[in-house]
Amino acid sequence: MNNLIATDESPEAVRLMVRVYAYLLLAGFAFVPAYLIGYLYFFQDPTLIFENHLFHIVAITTATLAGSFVTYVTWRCYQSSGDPLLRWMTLGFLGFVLIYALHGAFTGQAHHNIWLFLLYGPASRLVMSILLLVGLLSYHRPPVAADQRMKARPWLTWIGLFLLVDVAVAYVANSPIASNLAVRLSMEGGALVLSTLTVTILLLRRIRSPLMTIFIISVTAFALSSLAFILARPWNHMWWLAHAIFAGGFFMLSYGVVQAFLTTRSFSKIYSQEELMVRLAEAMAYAESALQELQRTNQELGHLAATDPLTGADNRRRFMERVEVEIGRTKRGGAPFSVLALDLDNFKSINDRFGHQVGDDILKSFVEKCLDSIRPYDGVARVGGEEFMILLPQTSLEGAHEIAERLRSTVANSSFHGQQRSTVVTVSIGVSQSGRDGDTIEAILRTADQRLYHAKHEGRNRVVTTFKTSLQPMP
Ligand SMILES: Nc1nc2c(ncn2[C@@H]2O[C@H](COP(=O)(O)OP(=O)(O)OP(=O)(O)O)[C@@H](O)[C@H]2O)c(=O)[nH]1
Repeated sequence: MNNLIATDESPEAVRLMVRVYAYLLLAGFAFVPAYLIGYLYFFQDPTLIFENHLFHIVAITTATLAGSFVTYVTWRCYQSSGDPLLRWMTLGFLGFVLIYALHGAFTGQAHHNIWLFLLYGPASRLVMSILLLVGLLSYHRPPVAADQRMKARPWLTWIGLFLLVDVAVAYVANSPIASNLAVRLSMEGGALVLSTLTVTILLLRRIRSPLMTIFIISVTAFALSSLAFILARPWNHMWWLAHAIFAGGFFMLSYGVVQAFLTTRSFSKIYSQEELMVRLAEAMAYAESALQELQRTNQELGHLAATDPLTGADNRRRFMERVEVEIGRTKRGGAPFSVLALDLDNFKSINDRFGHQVGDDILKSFVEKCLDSIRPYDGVARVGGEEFMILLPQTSLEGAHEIAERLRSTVANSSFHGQQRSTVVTVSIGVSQSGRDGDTIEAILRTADQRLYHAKHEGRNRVVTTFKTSLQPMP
């Protein structure tokens, strides 16, 4: 099981270096747009432009459609998990789509009313950066209650607010302050500052889950796209690059949303691989201990199912199974085995004289004496009220007779104590041997029973083997 979970045997220094390298890779990846911005800023003529309205409209329409779809998927995730971050992300995407769409719609106004064309871009990015920041601040808060998630009113209110922003932007674009650089810069700069703040908080809070790593990289892209927009002029390469950087961040974040949708539907409850490995190791350790417990319980149940509850001796079923095993062994050329059939004498009168409880105690003591007289791999079974059987593997009839005689004598010479009174107990025993007395379980047990009956008939307290009796005086 340990092979599945790699226990870390690498030195701490190596682990540290690998971690640092992983962080450098992520940072290097997150800052790819920065290299491109730097390249264009230092090596490209900023007056070079690519003004293609159709291309712009197609690009913004694609972004709007993709954004609408991502908004819907994010909303579904939120409805399912109630993760507060997803609520704010849904609103962020929704606000972005409802405002940014007009940036595409007014492409044709680029030469008539440049601000109506331009201002929807920074406004959409500002709104989205505000909502993502608020979302981050709600990270790891408890899920929103199911009935709250379903309410349509808050969503409609937000849609109304976004449409108000659309109207406000149109108003500003048509007002004299529209051409003031501060208007555009305050929105784009605001988006840059808020996105940078979001990334800083994420890093300071050391949030490391896989989806939040995607979140960090995406918001870094949003911040860098705002920077590129600030450095750009409409239609120049920096301006197009700014669009592309934003689109890259957006698509990456939507990839995170898709991953959430396909797994836990939550951004917060996606674990890093390290966390997953720890959780998996814990779950496997738990499963292993549960399995051991189950095996123990099964063994106990198996033992109980094969045991007589009063005396602890095997029961008849278990005894038969063991005799079958011995028959198999003798058939494969093993030494013969013998069987003793035992019955306590006049047990009814013991019960009558001393009571049933004393009778029970005597039965238990009798089994203990049997166990003391036989080898560990021999077996004692209770097959009736005061009837027992003993299996003696690899034992001839003569050897079995000796053991039976020893046991009979031990029992007859012992005092059985019950309720402070002692009594003498005797036992009659019939002996049979596999091969000599038959090859089947029925034949061998029947012969032992017949000899036991014979022992009773002959006067009890005796061992009968091959119908020769070893007579003992009655006590
Ligand atoms: N105390 C007690 N007595 C039991 C138990 N099972 C059976 N007995 C009793 O064992 C007695 C068996 O009586 P019988 O079959 O007449 O045989 P016996 O009195 O031993 O006489 P012989 O076998 O002919 O020597 C009955 O009185 C049963 O009630 C038990 O679990 N506990």
